[in-house]
Amino acid sequence: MSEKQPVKVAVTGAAGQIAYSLLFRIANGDMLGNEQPVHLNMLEIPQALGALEGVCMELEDCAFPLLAGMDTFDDPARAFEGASYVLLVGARPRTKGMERKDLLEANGRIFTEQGRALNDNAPDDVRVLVVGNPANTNCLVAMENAPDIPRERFTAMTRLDHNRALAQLARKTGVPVSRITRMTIWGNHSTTQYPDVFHALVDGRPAFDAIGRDRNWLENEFIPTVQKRGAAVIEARGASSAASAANAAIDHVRDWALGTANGDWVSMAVPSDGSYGVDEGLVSSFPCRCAGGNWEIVQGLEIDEFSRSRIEASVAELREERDAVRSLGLVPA
Ligand SMILES: NC(=O)C1=CN([C@@H]2O[C@H](COP(=O)(O)OP(=O)(O)OC[C@H]3O[C@@H](n4cnc5c(N)ncnc54)[C@H](O)[C@@H]3O)[C@@H](O)[C@H]2O)C=CC1
Ligand SMILES: O=C([O-])CC(=O)C(=O)O
Repeated sequence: MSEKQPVKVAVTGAAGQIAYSLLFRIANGDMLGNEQPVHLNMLEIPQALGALEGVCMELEDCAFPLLAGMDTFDDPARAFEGASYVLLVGARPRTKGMERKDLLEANGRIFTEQGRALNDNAPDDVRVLVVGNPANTNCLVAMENAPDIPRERFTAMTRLDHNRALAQLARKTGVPVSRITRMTIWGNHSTTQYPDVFHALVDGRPAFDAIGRDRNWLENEFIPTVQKRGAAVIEARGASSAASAANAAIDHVRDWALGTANGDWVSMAVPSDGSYGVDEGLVSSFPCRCAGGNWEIVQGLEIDEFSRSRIEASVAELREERDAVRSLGLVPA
């Protein structure tokens, strides 16, 4: 066992399918490093606490050296006490034929309550990742209901889209994902998202050259494949992505906590400061670099007409979602 003090990590939706992969990865040290003990605070609705007991038994049976302790809760206020990292996963997933924003009302209410609970109970060093859909706007709801927590502590997950884009580009170019850098997802975690290869590098050279400047592939295969990958998995599996979503959550928090390497960047949905013309306060995906536990939007990228219109379309959807949660009374007007 390491000498370090355990860090508390709260995970909501702890008996759900994403958590069934996520909790084990966290306990294994994949998220905060293999010298950092963790204590898991797991939140569920009362009806799922029985199933959660089973998950706890399995966590125990793994005998993870870094798992210093675990507790289960059905009260967010108690679950968030002392938690340095809070992963808000618990929410209804969409099923076949739905768009993620169809979940806005049902899931948005969860994030009002959890935002308030974070505001009143989370420690000063809390960092929040929202995974539950629609992730960007749920994050906005939580953030707006937690006025005492600095806004930059709220992020939402577009890392799965980022990883999907890396995988598609690797498949097209025949170059391993490890040699592809500077991928960017802009906007919403939805079908309007814009996976942007124009700044990406494949083996150090521009990705657009590496794909043979094949605009047809880019516009008619790559972009739609990444945008619709979530639906494709639901169609094939009968349930939404779980292990890959958990993996992306691990990647997101690991890079935020421990830093991005070698000048590379990652995609994170973060509250906009107006960069790249994205309305201030919307939680939108940007290229981000992380160091010292903080993220920063990569500045100065050239955005051509094509990219600009794609980003604008996704931001327009985020605006609509923000207006919808405002009119539902989930965030202050
Ligand atoms: N941002 C992203 O890239 C992705 C997001 N997702 C989203 O993540 C969410 C969770 O997905 P799954 O784990 O597959 O769903 P799931 O239905 O298997 O699990 C969700 C769990 O959340 C619990 N839950 C519901 N309300 C809660 C509350 N108020 N507090 C605590 N727990 C609560 C449920 O009891 C359930 O056990 C869904 O909204 C899904 O759409 C899924 C994949 C990727
Ligand atoms: O598509 C869904 O509903 C689940 C999800 O967010 C994803 O897989 O990207």
